[in-house]
Amino acid sequence: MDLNQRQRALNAEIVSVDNDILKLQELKRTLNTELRDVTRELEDLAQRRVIGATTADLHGISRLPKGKTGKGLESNPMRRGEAATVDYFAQFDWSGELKRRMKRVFGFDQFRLCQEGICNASMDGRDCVAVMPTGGGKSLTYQLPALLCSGTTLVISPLIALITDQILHLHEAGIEACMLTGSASKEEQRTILQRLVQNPKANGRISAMDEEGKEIKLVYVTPEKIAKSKTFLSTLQKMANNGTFARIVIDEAHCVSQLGHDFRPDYQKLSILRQLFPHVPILALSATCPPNVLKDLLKILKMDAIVDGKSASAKGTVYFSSPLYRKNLHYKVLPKPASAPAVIQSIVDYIVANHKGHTGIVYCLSKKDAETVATGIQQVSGDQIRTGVYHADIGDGEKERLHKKWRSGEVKVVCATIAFGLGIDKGDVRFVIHHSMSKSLDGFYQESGRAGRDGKDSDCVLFFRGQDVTRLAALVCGEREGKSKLYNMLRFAQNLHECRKIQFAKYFSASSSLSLSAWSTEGSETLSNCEHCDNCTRKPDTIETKDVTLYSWRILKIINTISEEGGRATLGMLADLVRGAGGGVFDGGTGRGKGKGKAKEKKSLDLDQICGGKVEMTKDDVESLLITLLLQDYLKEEYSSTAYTINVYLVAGTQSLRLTRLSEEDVIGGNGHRIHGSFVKKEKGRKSTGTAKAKKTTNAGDFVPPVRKSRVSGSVSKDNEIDSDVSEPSGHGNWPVNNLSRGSREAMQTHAERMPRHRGSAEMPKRKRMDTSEEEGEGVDGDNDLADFIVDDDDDFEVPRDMQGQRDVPESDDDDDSWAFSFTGEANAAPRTGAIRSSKPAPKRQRTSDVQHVDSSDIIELSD
Ligand SMILES: Nc1ncnc2c1ncn2[C@@H]1O[C@H](COP(=O)(O)OP(=O)(O)OP(=O)(O)O)[C@@H](O)[C@H]1O
Repeated sequence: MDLNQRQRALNAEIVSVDNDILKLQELKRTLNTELRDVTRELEDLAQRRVIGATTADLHGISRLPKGKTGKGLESNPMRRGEAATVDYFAQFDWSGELKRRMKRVFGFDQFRLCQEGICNASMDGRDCVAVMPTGGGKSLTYQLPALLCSGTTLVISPLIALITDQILHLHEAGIEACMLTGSASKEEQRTILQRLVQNPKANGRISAMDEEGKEIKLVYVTPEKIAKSKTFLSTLQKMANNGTFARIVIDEAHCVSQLGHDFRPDYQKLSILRQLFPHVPILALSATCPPNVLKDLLKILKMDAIVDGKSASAKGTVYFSSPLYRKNLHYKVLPKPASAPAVIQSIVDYIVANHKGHTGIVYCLSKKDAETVATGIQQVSGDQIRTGVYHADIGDGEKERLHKKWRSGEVKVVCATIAFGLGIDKGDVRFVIHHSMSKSLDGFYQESGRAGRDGKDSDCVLFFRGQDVTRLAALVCGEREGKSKLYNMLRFAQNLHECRKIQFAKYFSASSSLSLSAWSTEGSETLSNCEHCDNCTRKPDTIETKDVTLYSWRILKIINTISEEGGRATLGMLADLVRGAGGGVFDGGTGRGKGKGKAKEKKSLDLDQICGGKVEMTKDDVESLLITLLLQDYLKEEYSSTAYTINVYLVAGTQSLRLTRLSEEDVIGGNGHRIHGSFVKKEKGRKSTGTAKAKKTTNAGDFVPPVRKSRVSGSVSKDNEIDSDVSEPSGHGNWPVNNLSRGSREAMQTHAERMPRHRGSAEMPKRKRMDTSEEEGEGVDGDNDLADFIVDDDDDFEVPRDMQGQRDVPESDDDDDSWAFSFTGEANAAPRTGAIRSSKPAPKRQRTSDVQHVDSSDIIELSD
């Protein structure tokens, strides 16, 4: 090397060292922040122990000033005169009647949780906010006072499905209730409005009428009615003027706040209610209402600061909350197989083994998933498990029919997006399965909480695979706090040790400042393990915790090499590349040329040279390790968006330098920072529920999920959208029935015929869409003939076999379905000196430039 070359090399090295110094400084800052957080947490803990903070303190509920009297004191003989505040759990004049009416109309002997307090505060004309768990019995808290008080209670509810359900129950109980929604005819609506203003003027707190009277006790609307109907507002005005507007109830009140996980813009317009009807009490109900949401909610609805329901001062919004822990729910995370058919098989195996004949819900991420899973479960179970499908695009008539069949038990399992279930009152749901993680732990808690509303033992099962994070990361990347919420969900799914109840408790106490006691069993203040979730009941020897520093170090070295070569890797690709699968081929940078015609170089990694060898773990375990590294900031996501897709890749994260700055000898010698990971031990020869292999043949009756090629084609399938919106009132009124008795291919074709057709990108609607790993490459097992069974979303066209990439079966160290897309059919160029070999892609495969990846599963397109 001449002197000039040496000078250039030294300069380059110094620049690289400078870069490393910058990164190390950043790392130091992160470590300092972490240290500060840990120290603060330790101090907080110590302080809490000293002070013995009460639930109320942690809730931020103000202690009440002495010497003031609440309205209820007049009617509370026990407290009249000397008490400063009202205990709404005490006895009131109306207490006897409240209980009698509860028994007579609803058939309940006892109040649950804080129901009685809420009823009392409502009867007392107070503004209230009540947070009770899903299925806790919030409806009774306004329906019972509505019966006892004169006038009409207005209930604002997010979904027509929920309203329909409530009206059905109320009519069954003989209560005069109606709804003013798009599903009622103009004539019906006019009659209802007339009846509302003709209600006899109220003349006392307790209605003179008996429950057979014709006064409308409850009228249900969606928030859109308040926002859009002047006629309705003027009717409410008349009711308020003649004293028959008894109360405003806002169900699912967290929807008011942008910080709530179900934010609904129309809910914000409810702020007008307090302006127009300052004297009508408001009752806001929710199952999840963290302090930031609560603060927002009070502000938007123009309600006063909260006061505790056990000692409420005369002024303020009376606040009630109940323990969130439901001991009849048994949580479990099961490993999700790599291929779509195997996931279906696992779900069927699980249901048949644990819930034969039971009612359940399977939550899916996209509309397409919901349909595929519904069809799959019914077919794989040989019609033993009758399924229905629910998502935002299902027509009202179909929804109505599904509702009836679901209630009657004809349909046992509803496969649905999150559009299903908000407020659906079916007590005997014995299991809720999540086919994919939710976007947040709040959402997961809410959705899984739809099991066991009757209080009986029920299962909440999450099928989890690290790769799912790719779809979800793309989905939440534009959302406020989306990533941190997703990571919390991921931490929960990945955790193989800690009791699920404790995890929920910690999460909600941190994210919501809820007292940990909100998770204690009723009647007990101690936060103990539930003793019935998967982590509590798991045999210790089924988990292996080991030092994975060397493999982590290798992964980071490999990802750095890929980045340096201008390449990118998704989680799925990386899991293959680090194991040496598919010849280690990836798309490198272009280097030469610009514009559309530029060709990406195919490069392959020499793992021995880069990091001394491959990561010798199963694909499942590597994915799990990648998630561990992601959660600890050794890796981070990098997003790349086009007009229709958001691709999520993994790159080195801030913490990565902690490892990569070490030499291989240090890592092997156990020096420096260490990383540990826990993995589920695979039992040899045991066909577990989570790893069952699906049938792959295509004989009539066997289930073959559609293998989509839409990304290659650029076509968009409407039903592949994620149901991110659970609102759409007019579209959610009712329920569908999935036609499930057909053979799989027939079903696919029929399904395909229903799909909107979009040919080519010119016709692509401006909507985002999501592809799924299961439906793409990994949805097919090794011996399946890919070309034979490709069913496009819209059956528009076939992609010639040579456009689909060859399938490389890696030298497998496990029996999973891991494989890689690569284009190594062309002879690679002779290896360069160094770790990277490159080759030009074959001309005939150039159209596959859309399919850039080793793993074709990670392209995500979202719904608008
Ligand atoms: N005091 C009670 N005793 C027995 N059962 C009750 C009582 N109160 C309510 N329930 C029953 O509990 C179930 C759930 O009630 P409800 O629908 O009001 O729950 P919720 O809190 O509104 O749930 P979600 O948040 O899912 O809408 C219903 O089947 C209801 O009949």
